[in-house]
Amino acid sequence: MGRKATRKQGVPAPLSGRDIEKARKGANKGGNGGADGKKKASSAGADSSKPFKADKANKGKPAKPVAKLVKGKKPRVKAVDREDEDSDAEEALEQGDYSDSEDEVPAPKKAKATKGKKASSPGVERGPARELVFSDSEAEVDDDKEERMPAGLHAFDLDEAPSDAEDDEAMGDDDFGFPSEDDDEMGEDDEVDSAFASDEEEGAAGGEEVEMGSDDEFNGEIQTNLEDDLDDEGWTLPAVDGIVEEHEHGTSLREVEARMRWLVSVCSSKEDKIRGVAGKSRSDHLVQLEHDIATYFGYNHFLVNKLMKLFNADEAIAFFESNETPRPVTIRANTLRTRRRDLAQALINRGVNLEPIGKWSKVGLQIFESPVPVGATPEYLAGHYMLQAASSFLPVIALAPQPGERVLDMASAPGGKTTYISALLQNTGTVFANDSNKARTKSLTANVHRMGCKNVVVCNYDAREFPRVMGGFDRVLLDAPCSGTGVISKDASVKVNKSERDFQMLAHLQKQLILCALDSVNANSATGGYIVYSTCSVTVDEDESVVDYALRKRPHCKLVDTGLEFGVEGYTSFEGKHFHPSLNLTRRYYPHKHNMDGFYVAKFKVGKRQKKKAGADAEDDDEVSGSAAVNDDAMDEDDSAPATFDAKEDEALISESKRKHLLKTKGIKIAKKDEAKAEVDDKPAPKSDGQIKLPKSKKLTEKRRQK
Ligand SMILES: C[S@@+](CC[C@H](N)C(=O)[O-])C[C@H]1O[C@@H](n2cnc3c(N)ncnc32)[C@H](O)[C@@H]1O
Repeated sequence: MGRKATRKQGVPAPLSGRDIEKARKGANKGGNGGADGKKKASSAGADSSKPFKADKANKGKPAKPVAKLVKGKKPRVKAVDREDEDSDAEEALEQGDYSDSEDEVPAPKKAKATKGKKASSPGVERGPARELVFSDSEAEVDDDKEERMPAGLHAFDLDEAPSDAEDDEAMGDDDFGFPSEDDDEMGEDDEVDSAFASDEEEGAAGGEEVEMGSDDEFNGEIQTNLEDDLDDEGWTLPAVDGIVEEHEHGTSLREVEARMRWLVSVCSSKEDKIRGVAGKSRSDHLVQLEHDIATYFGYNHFLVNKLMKLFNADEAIAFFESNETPRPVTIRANTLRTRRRDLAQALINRGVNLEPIGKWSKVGLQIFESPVPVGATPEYLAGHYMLQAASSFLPVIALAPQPGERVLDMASAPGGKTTYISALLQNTGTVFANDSNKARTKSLTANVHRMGCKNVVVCNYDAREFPRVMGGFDRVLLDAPCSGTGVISKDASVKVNKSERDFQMLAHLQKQLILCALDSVNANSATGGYIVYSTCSVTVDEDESVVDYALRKRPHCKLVDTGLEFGVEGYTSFEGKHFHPSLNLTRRYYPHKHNMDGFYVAKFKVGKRQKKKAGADAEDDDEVSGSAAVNDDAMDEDDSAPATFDAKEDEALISESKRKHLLKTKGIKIAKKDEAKAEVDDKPAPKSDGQIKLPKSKKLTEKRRQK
């Protein structure tokens, strides 16, 4: 216990030209990687199926930032000293601070300011986890060879039944195809190698671009030539002057970078009259800055423009830089199988260098170095932990499921959050883990099994079918499909493959889904009545706008405190749009501030719905055609009545499912239980403790309606 971390990243540093090319290749290689919902492991990240390669030369020192490039000058770089920050956690580990209770979420400390000149990452709030080089992954299962999964819902104590083609069609695999933050697959060896390349290799390959100061420079105060870089002479604004293709006409990335940094200093100046190119306004300089960021970091201009609106100039550059650095590798101890202390000890015995993730989580561990593949240790295979991004803990902590509750995880594959919910429920109650992408439910199912979750039912519906499929949940998690602008360090393809249309379509889908989520909650739940909405995107369109829309459409629902004590407050107004003031209860997370993936979390309490006045709302709901109407319709049924569960109907479904499974896997034909089916169709089954509505069985629904 108490081993010192040897590979800690410094604050994200600018890329070398070589890295930029690499990132570009990654982005291009990614192509529409996000589009099928099966994106590859990060170009920047590492592969948890491989051992860490520790950087021996750097042992005990803060990681070296990549040198900053200035015309014809040897780069001298300043590093933020994070040693002090680390000491707390190291001490905690040494003292065996592995308590398992989950309730404390203290505010993070601010990063210690470095003496001397300004660091490139402004206002770095202390993230819950310290940095290291590795990528996280939850889906350890190969999704390529699709095993048929039953459409709709099936419980794990059953043999899994294959679905027939008809089911597939009916349910649809409507995966909007945007990357998820937990969606990584293993592999990508070359990228792993590059992520762990030793300093010597970097230096050799990078030439003068990565020319570093001597090691001594990193032991003490490191000087920067920032001021030298930022003199105003000789700069032009080619993008503003209409020379947009300058890069192709001989301007090197190095020059672009130098100008970009100069522009940051010009644009972030608080003075009324900015310095800079004579006769040009601040917005001219901003235009050039956007161009240079797009060129230097390899983004499309549309996305840079969108993201720049979130930040001032120097914070923007910190954000874009942090997207070039992988986030820390973190794991979550599975309290259904072990305790964090025991897990930590077992991994330490295997030579893994780790620490508690931070005081805000009692189940998270951060891994700094490992001689064994973290995604293939006996402990991993035995389900003692989940490889899970730190940000991915947050929505579940906010959801705060209570033992015995019925919880819906609307978009759940590959199951990082589902299995956490299951653990917090202590294997009591039920988690309905839904995902519209059948292929992805395979890795979800595998994770559920591996983690020993016995209270999970996997479903394969378009989540917009809820609450028709089933309603009356105590809590609902909507970890929505999104553009992935918070996880660019894992999926560089986002830099170039998102258009305005994508953002519009996503926001539309998210608005539909959030209304379905709200409508699926039992407002009378004795213990709950909450939904959590989260995305791994930082755009306001996908976050505050969606939440604000939901508040307008469902006035009986209100935002409540997430219970997460760190994170930036959500916007209450943005770009001239005003949101409900309670949007400040929502939380934003940024890679450059919290050293975790960009993320957004909002928590709603669902109140009792007022009976709708005839004609009211209908017009508004057209904005998200389809779903809202569907839900209003569903809500016309008495939503205040607790949902019920039709056991008889289940029985028929279960035996049909078993019959199909035997036929497919063992070739054993069993006659259909027509009688059982007929019974379900003809006789209203007695209510028990839940309710299932099957979209296909209109007859059945009719009967229930009449009843
Ligand atoms: C952000 S990921 C979910 C990650 C998951 N919550 C976890 O923690 O592992 C979004 C998921 O939404 C699914 N999805 C996309 N559109 C959907 C829809 N209409 N209904 C249900 N799921 C959908 C995708 O297949 C994807 O698995």
